[in-house]
Amino acid sequence: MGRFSKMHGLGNDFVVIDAREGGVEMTAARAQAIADRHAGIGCDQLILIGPSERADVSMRIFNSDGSEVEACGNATRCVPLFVGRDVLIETKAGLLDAKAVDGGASVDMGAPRLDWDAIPLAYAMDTLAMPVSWEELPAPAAVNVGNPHVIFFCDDLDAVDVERLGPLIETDPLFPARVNVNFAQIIGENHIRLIVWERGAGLTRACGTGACATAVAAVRRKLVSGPAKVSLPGGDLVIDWRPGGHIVMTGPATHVFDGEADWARF
Ligand SMILES: N[C@@H](CCC[C@H](N)C(=O)O)C(=O)O
Repeated sequence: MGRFSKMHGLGNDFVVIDAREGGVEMTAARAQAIADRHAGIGCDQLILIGPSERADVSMRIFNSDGSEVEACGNATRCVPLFVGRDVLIETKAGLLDAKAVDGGASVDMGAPRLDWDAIPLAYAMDTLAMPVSWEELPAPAAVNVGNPHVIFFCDDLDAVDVERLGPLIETDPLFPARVNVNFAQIIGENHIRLIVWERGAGLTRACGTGACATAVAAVRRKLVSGPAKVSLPGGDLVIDWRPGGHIVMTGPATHVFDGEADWARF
C-alpha cells in the first residue's frame, strides 16, 4: 500500500505521492488510471515528490491524460505545505524556490522564454503578436514558463466557446509539443480574468503557469503595469513580473485529505 495526499490550488486538484524513499514506479498508463475520476482517485495532475541531489526535493508532474510535463504552478505552491517547510524544488523546468505564506505559497517561477523555438512553435514568428488566429479569436501571444502557453486577449470572455476552441488549438500543428490555451480579458486596472484549456487535462478551475504566462504577455503588450491580479474560475492569484526578471506567483494551496492505495491495482 502507498500513501498519497489529495491537494489543490484554486480547485486545480492533485494526487500527491511521496516517493522520497522509493515507492511507486510511474508510467503514463498508471498516471492516467489514478487520475481517472470514475475508476481511479481523480485529479487534474498527479504529482510525484522525490529525492534530489540539487534541491530539497524533486517534483514530477503527470497530466490526467498520462503525459509527463515540465511545470505546474498550482502544484508547486502545494509543495511547501506537503513537505512542511520552504523548499527548493527540482523540476524539468529548472529549480523553483517555494516559500510558504499565509494560506498558500509564493514561488519564484524563473524567467519566461519568449523566442518562437523555445515555446516551441513549428516555425519562426513574433511571439507577442502572432500572425495567426482561429475563427473569431484575436491574434494571440505565446510564452513558455517551463511549459508552453498561447494567450488570447478577448473583449468578451463569455462569448468564447472555450470547450470547442481549446482542444482545437491545443492540438494544432503550429504547436509541436501541444499547448496550454489561455483565454483572457482585462477587467480592471492590473486585473485579468482568465479561463484555461490545459494541455493534457482540459478545462480546469485554475492554471498557475497559465496565470504567469498571461501576466507576462499582458505586461509585454502594456495591458497591465505592475503586479497583476489574475481571477480564474477557482479564485485569484497575484503574478509579479518585470521585463528581464523572474516571475513571482503568490496564491493559495490546500490540503484536502490523506489516503492509501494499492498502486499495483492501477
Ligand atoms: N495546472 C497546471 C499546469 C499543468 C501542466 C499543463 N497542463 C501542461 O501540460 O503543461 C498549473 O497550475 O500550472
